[in-house]
Amino acid sequence: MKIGVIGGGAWGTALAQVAAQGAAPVILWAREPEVVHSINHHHVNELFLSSVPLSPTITATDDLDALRAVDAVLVVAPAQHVRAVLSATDFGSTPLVLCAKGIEAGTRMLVGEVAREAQPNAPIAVLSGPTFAHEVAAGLPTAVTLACEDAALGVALAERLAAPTFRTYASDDVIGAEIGGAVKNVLAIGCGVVEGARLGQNARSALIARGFAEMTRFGLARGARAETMAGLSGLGDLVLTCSSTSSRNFSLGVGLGEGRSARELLSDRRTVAEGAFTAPVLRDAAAEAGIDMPVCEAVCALLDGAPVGDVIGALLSRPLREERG
Ligand SMILES: NC(=O)C1=CN([C@@H]2O[C@H](COP(=O)(O)OP(=O)(O)OC[C@H]3O[C@@H](n4cnc5c(N)ncnc54)[C@H](O)[C@@H]3O)[C@@H](O)[C@H]2O)C=CC1
Ligand SMILES: O=C(CO)COP(=O)(O)O
Repeated sequence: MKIGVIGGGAWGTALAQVAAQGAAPVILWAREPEVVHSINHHHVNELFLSSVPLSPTITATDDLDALRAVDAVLVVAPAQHVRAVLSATDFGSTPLVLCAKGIEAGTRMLVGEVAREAQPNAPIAVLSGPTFAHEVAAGLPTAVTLACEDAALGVALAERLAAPTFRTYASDDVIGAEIGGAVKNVLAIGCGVVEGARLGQNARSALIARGFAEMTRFGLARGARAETMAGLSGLGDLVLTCSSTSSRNFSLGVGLGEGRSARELLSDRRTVAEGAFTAPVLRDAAAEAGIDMPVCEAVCALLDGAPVGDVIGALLSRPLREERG
């Protein structure tokens, strides 16, 4: 199975490296000419993942049509750009493995829904889990969920993308895998705020647990399974991203917690913090569906510039309730 990758950011590059194990040829589309040049001439992605030498069997291109000849395409553009890249060419019935974590602004669609609209004939799978790109590219042990409604295709993709240090767990819960990845980015911003404002480890754990309850409520309302929310692509990724400044979302939250503005923190950055885009979309989708998501609402308020003390005070002064659900 020849693999193509859309997106030459850190995660697209790391996944290309995984797919190139055993000297398999991989073709990667990158938007930036300097990324294409750097991969083809120096076997490294200087701009987004300079820490790891890449397999010489990875070829970069600026021509999306070059990916029409592969057997499966990993879609690793940021969530807000997936529609544009998938609308630029016709992938026919080539399976698309969606690796971005977010919800599209405006439409409130998950990436899978966007992909089905842009490429109606392509079977869809989702790859998600606790996966810092630099660790995966360095060959450190990692496990992911590979969700696909077509069980046979899911197993084939899971086997093709598995590597000695990259374990893939097949699932048929596409929506659950997507929701975990999208929601955890928002919660990671909140945990970063706790860190930046020095609110302590107890507060961070409370936020992870209550945030997980929100993620699960939202997921179940959209048809996800509880076991998926508690698995690699849900709780697993939530714990990772809420614990480390290797996370761009957590780091954004640290800056907010230190009193800097989202505008300042997000200006001029080349790398993506998906949670900043997903947070208001998630808040609105939850409100429309009558799903209580106070932590996500708090993150939105912080991104909008509300003082940390006020937002935390409002969260803590909510009426006491049972923990259940
Ligand atoms: N970096 C990581 O450790 C992981 C990232 N992801 C997800 O992968 C997705 C991509 O993130 P990264 O590879 O980390 O990106 P990155 O932050 O390393 O690089 C930014 C990416 O955005 C692309 N981009 C910027 N403007 C664009 C536009 N107008 N159209 C198309 N692409 C554009 C750039 O070409 C580049 O590929 C995100 O949804 C992220 O949540 C998932 C798992 C791990
Ligand atoms: O999704 C990720 C790890 O699983 C990467 O998290 P950040 O986008 O916050 O860096």
